[in-house]
Amino acid sequence: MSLLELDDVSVTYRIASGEVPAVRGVSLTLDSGAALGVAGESGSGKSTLAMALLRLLPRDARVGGRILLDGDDVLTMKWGRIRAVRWAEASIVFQGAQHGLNPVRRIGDQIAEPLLVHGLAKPEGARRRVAELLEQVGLPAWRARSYPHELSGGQRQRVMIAMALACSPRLIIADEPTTALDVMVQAQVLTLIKDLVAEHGISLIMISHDLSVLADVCDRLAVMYAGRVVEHGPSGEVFHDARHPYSRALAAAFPTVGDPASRMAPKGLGGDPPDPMQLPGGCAFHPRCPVALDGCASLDVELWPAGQDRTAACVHVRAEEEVS
Ligand SMILES: Nc1ncnc2c1ncn2[C@@H]1O[C@H](COP(=O)(O)OP(=O)(O)OP(=O)(O)O)[C@@H](O)[C@H]1O
Repeated sequence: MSLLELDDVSVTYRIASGEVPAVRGVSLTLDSGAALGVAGESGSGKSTLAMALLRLLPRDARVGGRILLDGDDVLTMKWGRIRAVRWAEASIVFQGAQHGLNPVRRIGDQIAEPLLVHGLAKPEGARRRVAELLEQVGLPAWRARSYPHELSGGQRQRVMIAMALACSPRLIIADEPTTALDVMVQAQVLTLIKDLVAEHGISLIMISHDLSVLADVCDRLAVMYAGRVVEHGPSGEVFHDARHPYSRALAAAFPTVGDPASRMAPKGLGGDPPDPMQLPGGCAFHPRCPVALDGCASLDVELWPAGQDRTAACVHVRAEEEVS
């Protein structure tokens, strides 16, 4: 059985001026020990999806579909069960560690907190576990006494990873874990994540706008556009031989892991992502698509088989697969 199964998940934010359909009908599965990358530009719904997995969305968000963690639907779990799941079964490493760390509490106390809250250790045991976790993420044990501002961005992100590992969860969700870091540090943190999940057999969902980063770390990739998955498949194939024109543009925009040049001037992605409140008719990508046909403005193609274990939502893919 899959560790995680998303079945037709949708998230709509209710705001004063109307409804924002941030995630639209996403279905994905994650096997135990596997790593899934979720790619897409800013606003494509990646973070909303990640937050939905642990019911961390604000109250104005309405979530539909099913999110099965070990067969148990997160969306209908009682609050007590959800709190037990967070940290202990699944934890999130957020974008830019400043969001996740309390500036006025020592690092060690913050890493120990989930252990104490979940009753997994007494204070003395928690101190030992904190030292062990700091070592696992490449920081000296004495850093437990430091405050977040005494650490560099890369060190703070290592602390966030230590916190995420504290209760030995089976799933870690890493939302743009290296985006705020410079290129060298980014590579170190990515290697750390890769090694830790492999060593501990943890399943990983990693979110990034940078397809090259995800292809480096993950077994499979899902590419999101305007709240939908538009391509899904083995990461090497999606990165090097994308079938959806949007995935091709995203791969061309970030050709090499952490390439600073591509970061400053992403190639191949003209125009802006659509406003979710005013999505274009038909395929939402058609106004930016270099190979759009007249019909794409009215025809919204579902994900279509696009080779072994792959799907893509594009009229061209459907036509090619139908003749082959
Ligand atoms: N609390 C909220 N209320 C209303 N709309 C929201 C809220 N949070 C996100 N959105 C909207 O939902 C859409 C998806 O946002 P989301 O943050 O999930 O995208 P993302 O792909 O993670 O982007 P980024 O990489 O910039 O975080 C966007 O249009 C965003 O403006």
